[in-house]
Amino acid sequence: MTSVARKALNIALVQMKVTANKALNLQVAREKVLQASQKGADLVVLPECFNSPYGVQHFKDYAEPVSPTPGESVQALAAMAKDARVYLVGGTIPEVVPATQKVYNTCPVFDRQGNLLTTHRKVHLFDIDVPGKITFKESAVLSAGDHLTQFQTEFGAIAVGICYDLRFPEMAMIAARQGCIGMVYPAAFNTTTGPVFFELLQRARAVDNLFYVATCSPARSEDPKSYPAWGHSTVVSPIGEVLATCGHEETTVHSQWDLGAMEEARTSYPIYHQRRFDLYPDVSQSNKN
Ligand SMILES: NC(=O)CCC(=O)C(=O)O
Repeated sequence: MTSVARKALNIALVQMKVTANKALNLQVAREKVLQASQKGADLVVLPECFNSPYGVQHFKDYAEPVSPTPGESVQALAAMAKDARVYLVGGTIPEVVPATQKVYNTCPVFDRQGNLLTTHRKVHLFDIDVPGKITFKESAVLSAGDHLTQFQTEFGAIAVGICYDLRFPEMAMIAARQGCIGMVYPAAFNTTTGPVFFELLQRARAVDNLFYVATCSPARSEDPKSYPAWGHSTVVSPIGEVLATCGHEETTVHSQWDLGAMEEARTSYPIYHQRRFDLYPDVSQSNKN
């Protein structure tokens, strides 16, 4: 009996240490993307703010354009994707739009030839206040993106969100209903919210939609003044299993998205066809007042 090879996408999450030195961050990212490709990765993901420290006080200082003239990070990412021949979800960079001077937290995505396929600007800005623990207000400096994002590969379409976007199930559900095989989130949860929510949210987005979810965080810095990244870059299967993860150290997580397993899950649990949109056609209209 001949066995048919199942179609699987090899994914690598580069949980790298991020410093205040942009050139060094770009060089480290390049080395790790090339290493991931040598280990067979088709898709490589970098962390949120991989080229600069994560913090409201840093965004403007490190911001650079994506278009019309790409800045040094976008150029470096394009070269990495091309030289490694991988799809590259280029983490995020602070992006300034020259015409408006607005700043965004932006994820550029490249194909295997180094072409910029699309960009996702963080849609839900990270504004939280957990008394005595963490206060963060991205909206003090950043503008929010105004579109949902996906890109095409030979394995299927993949959608992109950024960190806090993970908390909003509608984004992932729309991606799944539009046929995406998974969602990828460059992310930087922290030591307050990470242990409580990070894995839970990923598993929830995966089982809600019976598709793959992957996140990529920076490694935790030893500098006590810097943002305390939770790390734990993770890949979750369509039935919510953690397929691969790590701690807060610098490492690259490798895993596979097995498309046959996704189809099996969707046949076993046919929730797609069981939804009652006649009962909940537009949840935004459901407020009591
Ligand atoms: N960088 C972020 O958006 C952090 C999100 C986060 O930590 C959360 O709890 O949500």
